[in-house]
Amino acid sequence: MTQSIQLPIIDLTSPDRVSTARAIRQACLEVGFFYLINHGVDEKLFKQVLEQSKKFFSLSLEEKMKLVRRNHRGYTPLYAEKLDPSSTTQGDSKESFYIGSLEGKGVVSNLNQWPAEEVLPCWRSTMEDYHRRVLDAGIRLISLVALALELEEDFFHKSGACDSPNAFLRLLHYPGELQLSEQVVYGASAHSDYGMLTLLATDGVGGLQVCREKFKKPQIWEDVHHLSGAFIVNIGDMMERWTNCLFRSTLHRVMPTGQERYSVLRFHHMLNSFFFSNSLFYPLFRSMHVCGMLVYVI
Ligand SMILES: O=C(O)CCC(=O)C(=O)O
Ligand SMILES: [Fe+2]
Repeated sequence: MTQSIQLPIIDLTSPDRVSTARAIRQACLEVGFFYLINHGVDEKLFKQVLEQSKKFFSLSLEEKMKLVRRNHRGYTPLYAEKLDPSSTTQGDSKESFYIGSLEGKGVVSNLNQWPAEEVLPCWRSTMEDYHRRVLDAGIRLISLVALALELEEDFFHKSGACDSPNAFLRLLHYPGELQLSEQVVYGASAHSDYGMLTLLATDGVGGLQVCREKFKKPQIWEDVHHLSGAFIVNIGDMMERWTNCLFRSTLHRVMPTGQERYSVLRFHHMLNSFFFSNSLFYPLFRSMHVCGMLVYVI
């Protein structure tokens, strides 16, 4: 039987920022995942996002394919993606919709694709509202992450990392039908996220699992439970690199449960020139241990 993991809970409104940063540090060192509560994104708004997401995924395939993914934005049909390219099974059993950054320096927001207002009224405004609010929560969290790295609280802001967040909102729908074949068809096969931070919200249906030791064989997978109203936050590969593996980008996947499932992810990548051109990270690199991974030379 799969064990469950107890993730730490981080309160974004806690007045004791030093202790909160310490708790984030520990979570990022040990698991790379934590729950974020009191993040300021209204539960009602999240419910509306889920409703609108269901409406979109319930459209006919023909209608959805009008918005098929271009410039990394729009609709990806069932089985079109496989997050673990080494898996021998067919593509992942999920369909998705990607929405790129809305504003910020250098953001070309008109690349985003939207369902027509007559087809899905208020869809775009609901998604835009949610996108902005999760960005606010992410930016507040990033100050604490800076403290957790023993950097100045405004380190990422001062470095310009928050000016043009290369952030994506991804809506996911797992249809939940169990395949009759012998092979497991994953909802999302094993992967780590490639960005800086991911904020995930789900409709409460389980299936998410983490593997803390990605290089150990056999891999041990643990269930991540839903915590009502909380985001599940995880560290991505970019942050793992920046910190020379001090913070972990943990392997995770979504298993089929036989139940339909919806989730919404916001990826904070912040991949802009600041990292490559700014030497502020250099001391951080110097002070971290190297663990056999490529280290950028600045
Ligand atoms: O839907 C989920 O719970 C997680 C999906 C995921 O990890 C991803 O799309 O990167
Ligand atoms: Fe992921």
